[in-house]
Amino acid sequence: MSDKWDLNPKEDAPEEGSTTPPSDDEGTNNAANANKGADDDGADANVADANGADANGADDKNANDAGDSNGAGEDDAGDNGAGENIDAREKARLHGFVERTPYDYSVYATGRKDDDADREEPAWLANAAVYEWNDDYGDVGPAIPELEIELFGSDYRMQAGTKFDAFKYEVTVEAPEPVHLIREFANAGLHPVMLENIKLCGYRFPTPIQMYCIPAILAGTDVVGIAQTGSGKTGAYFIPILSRLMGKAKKLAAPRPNPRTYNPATDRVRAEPLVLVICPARELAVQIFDEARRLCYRSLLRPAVVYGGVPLRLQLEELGRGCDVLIATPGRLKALMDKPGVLSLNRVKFTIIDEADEMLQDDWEEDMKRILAGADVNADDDHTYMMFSATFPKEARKLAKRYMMDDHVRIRVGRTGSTHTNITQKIVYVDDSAKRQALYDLLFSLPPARTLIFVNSRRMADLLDDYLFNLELPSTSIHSDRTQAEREDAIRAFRTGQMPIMVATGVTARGLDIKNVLHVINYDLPSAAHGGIDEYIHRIGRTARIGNEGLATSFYNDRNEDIADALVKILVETNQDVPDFLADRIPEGELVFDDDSDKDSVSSEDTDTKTAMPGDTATDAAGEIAEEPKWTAAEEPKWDGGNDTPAGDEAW
Ligand SMILES: Nc1ncnc2c1ncn2[C@@H]1O[C@H](COP(=O)(O)OP(=O)(O)OP(=O)(O)O)[C@@H](O)[C@H]1O
Repeated sequence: MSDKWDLNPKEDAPEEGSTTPPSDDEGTNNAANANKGADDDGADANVADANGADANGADDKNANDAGDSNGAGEDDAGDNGAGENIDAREKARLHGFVERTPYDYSVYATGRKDDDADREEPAWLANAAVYEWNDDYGDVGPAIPELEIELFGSDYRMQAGTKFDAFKYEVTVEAPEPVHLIREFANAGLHPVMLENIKLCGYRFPTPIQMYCIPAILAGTDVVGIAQTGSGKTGAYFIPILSRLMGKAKKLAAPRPNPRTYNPATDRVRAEPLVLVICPARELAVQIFDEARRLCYRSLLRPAVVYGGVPLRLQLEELGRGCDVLIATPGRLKALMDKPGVLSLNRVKFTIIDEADEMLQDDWEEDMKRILAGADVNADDDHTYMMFSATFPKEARKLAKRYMMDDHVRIRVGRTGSTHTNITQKIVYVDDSAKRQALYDLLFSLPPARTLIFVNSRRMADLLDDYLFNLELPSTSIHSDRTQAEREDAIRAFRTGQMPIMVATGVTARGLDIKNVLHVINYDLPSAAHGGIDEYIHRIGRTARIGNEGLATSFYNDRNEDIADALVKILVETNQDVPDFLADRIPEGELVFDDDSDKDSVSSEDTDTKTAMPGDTATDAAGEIAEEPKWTAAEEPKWDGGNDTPAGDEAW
């Protein structure tokens, strides 16, 4: 037990095991789906989406939160009542947690807010404003100050930190021709509008994966990009692709109605995107869409996003205006492909599969076959395929080859499936029966901060959220049983700091990029059935992104033995403390990882492997000497009481 609670507790933090959540004997609050509010007016926790949204369909990543049984030892929530818990409340506020905010059930029940009679739909994230093309402008449109503030000025946008040494990994490039890395955006041959947008984004230097992907993609090859979580993979493909298209949009894009005179009754078109990005989760799709909205600013390229849970009607309307860059989850994409006259993939020049190892799993096979090789899909040589992820197990790499050209370029920053040292990883032994108490203690042993808690089942997410909420902590939760409106509300509340604690299943393990997530807690470690060590890597990667630092605490017990060896190797590789109870698993000699070698998937006899270390001033693979990138952070990560919401700012 000596390894428990060495998390630098605050001076007034409770002794080990001594903190008892203030009790409340007013009974239980076991609403099935734990959507809770201050009022007890009988709001149904599991309200069907009143806006005609289709059911939470199979277009989202369900794999890791499908299992509803967490087996023996799962706690039953509900012993902390729904009524006001004065002691707990005082304790939470004294500790610095923000006041919890009740949900507005009227939105779920009617789709209307009481104070907003005109609003008929929830504000779907998919409906966010995009820069609208207008033929009068030529290739580059004028700035739109309000949109510019919305896209680039939000206080909730991630800011790069200063700890970029953590990304100084050896980069392995396997390519038939040398890839000449770029060390500055300005020298990368990018379109002037793209350079402006990169500046507006605040990206000062390319990250290692961007240094190699930008030139490779500009050269027109298929690319597999593998790099650690939070290292800018989205930009690594969007920056070169959109830049390439910016000068050619007029020639390549399908005719599109003028937004100024658009009449849906007469002007609707079939959407014929040039770029298609497929990803496994709805919230991730929205996030990629946001990056596209920023990088397409002032260009002719119009981005759109489609995903399940949003009324189909709205997405048909959106596609009817035309789109050049389409981001989609597979289920909804397939549904739209099946509708006549709505969407055609015959113009697609770039298909990107984000979180590719996840998308190549059996669960997605049928959808992916249809999307990647359907009759309507552009099968010409000018169609480039790309795959990106932080993890890429061998089996997935073999499958990936099916879709890639033989001479594709493979770019790997560090070891496939590795993580970086900006994440401090703590493993704490906690029996299942003690987990809730341990969680409560843990939350109070550190300054309050944006905290993401992962569990392995939807039921556990509900129970735990209920438990925390009833202890007056500002928590919310997200999983695949929730309506999309609820999911989007949870993300908004978490992102803005309204609810700085979020309980989640694997549905948000991948890709989610939320500012100031300083602590990730694996309440349940992901066993093999829940994605295993790769899932662990993605989950902890929700903190310490893009040069920031963060903490990941995992509750371990004997039920997690199936990932113990892999976990210990990750800890050793990233110079983390290995707790006593796992010490006998530390391998002797050199660390050997199953996924280390790409030799099995090198696709061409001629493939040449080059390595270089971005950030060094040494001669790189192309023989150029470059300055070490100098990163400056707009701000340091901060322990902020869990809430950095600027007063009165309701952006996002
Ligand atoms: N060159 C850059 N400089 C500063 N910030 C950047 C740069 N490139 C990307 N970012 C920002 O870094 C954050 C992480 O990027 P992104 O989400 O693309 O990471 P990722 O590698 O795809 O992570 P994951 O594997 O978790 O999906 C985003 O907020 C993005 O806007």
